[in-house]
Amino acid sequence: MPVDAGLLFAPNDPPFKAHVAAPDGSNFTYASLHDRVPHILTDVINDLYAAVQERAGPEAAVAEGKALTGELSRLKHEMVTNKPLTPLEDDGEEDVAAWNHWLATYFPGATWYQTPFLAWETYMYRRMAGIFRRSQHWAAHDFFAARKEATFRASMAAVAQLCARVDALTAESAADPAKRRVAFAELLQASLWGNQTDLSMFPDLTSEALEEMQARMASGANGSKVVANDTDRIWQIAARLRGGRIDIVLDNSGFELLQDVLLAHWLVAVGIAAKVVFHPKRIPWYVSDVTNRDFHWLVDVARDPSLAGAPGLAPGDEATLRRLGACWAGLLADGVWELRDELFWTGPYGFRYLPTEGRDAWENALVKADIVFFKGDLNYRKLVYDLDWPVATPFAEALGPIAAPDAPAIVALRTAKCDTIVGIDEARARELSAEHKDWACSGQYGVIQLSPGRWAC
Ligand SMILES: O=P(O)(O)OC[C@H]1O[C@](O)(CO)[C@@H](O)[C@@H]1O
Repeated sequence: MPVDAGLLFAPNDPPFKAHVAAPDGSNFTYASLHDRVPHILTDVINDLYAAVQERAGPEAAVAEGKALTGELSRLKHEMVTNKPLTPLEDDGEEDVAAWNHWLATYFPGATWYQTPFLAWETYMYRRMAGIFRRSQHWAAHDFFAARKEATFRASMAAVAQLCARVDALTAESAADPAKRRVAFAELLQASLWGNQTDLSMFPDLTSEALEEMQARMASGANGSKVVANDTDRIWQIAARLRGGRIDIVLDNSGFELLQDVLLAHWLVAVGIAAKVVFHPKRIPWYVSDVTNRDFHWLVDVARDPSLAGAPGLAPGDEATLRRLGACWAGLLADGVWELRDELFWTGPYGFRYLPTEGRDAWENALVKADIVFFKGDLNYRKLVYDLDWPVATPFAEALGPIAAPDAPAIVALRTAKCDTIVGIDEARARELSAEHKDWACSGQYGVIQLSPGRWAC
């Protein structure tokens, strides 16, 4: 697909302002850099310290774990004392050169507080991963795994109920095609609101909060919080598919992943999709993002809930969960579901650079899809390059080259946790600001937005 050069721009020279920490401390970027993200790093250091204490030999592993806490502390020090971003050290991953090229070309010598939010935050997670990957004994350690699994374990009762609900919905939709549109809308909303369960923004998510969220979803109370909603247009595309291909660029593991898996389950069961490709992250990312391991863990736990060490479930719900888990394992084994964790997703570039910097993800995967779902806040920020767009900018316009007329349909399902947002009518945006000053950062509002690509007419 030829890329219209006019739609690309140098990463350090965007057409609208990028979010940089305000010197007077007044914006969310500053709060993230000053408080929220250092706090995340502190949690990782403490968790690693605890893991080192628990680790029974070899001694070299214990000593190395202690050294890693030192490296992580140095990273935190660089951040809080506003040092320049330094090149990544070689950790054997293929993306190190791309990261360092990007840093040297676009942000040479820039300090943390001078660098755009999207840039320093992704860089921080990549640096953290490198610290572990370069070690001998901790290279495969997912420093967020314990938090991800504990949150899911605590919500097993809600998980089983949700599975039973979608199982019933699937049976109805299979028996009566007229019910599919409503079911699709419900599943999109569930996948959207699942995005509230993000541990980088809400580190102390309780099972009560999850159950409350689920109740709000079930009662339809969240409908008015979807401030841009292209569900009908998306359905018009999905309804035309018979055995199509759907890709899902994943976000958070646990409860959100479950909603995405249930959406994929339904799409296959009713024959809309013959193939679903999931795109998780290759390294631990933004605390709760899905890795390959998290995906398989969820399927394994569905097949055998005792693996999660969860409290007892209602027998009927547990049976449904086991049956669905076995079905998902079969779909993976048969290649109907596939996982592709391309490195581009944890690289420095926004998604408008997919055709030029992320060919493996774009040419070898996404362009083959009929519809690509992008989940969550960070993916949205990367879709629109986290710029201060006029709020009414059409979604497709903000996407740039990946909204081309021969591109797949692109759908964003995102609860807004950060200022950047497009595709909102100006009058509506004013109303929202009056209703809730920080509406765009609160995680309480969502968007379901479409760029139709080759389905435009
Ligand atoms: O899991 P999500 O939806 O991508 O949210 C994570 C995002 O939200 C934030 O926590 C706040 O914007 C960012 O750190 C990150 O972009």
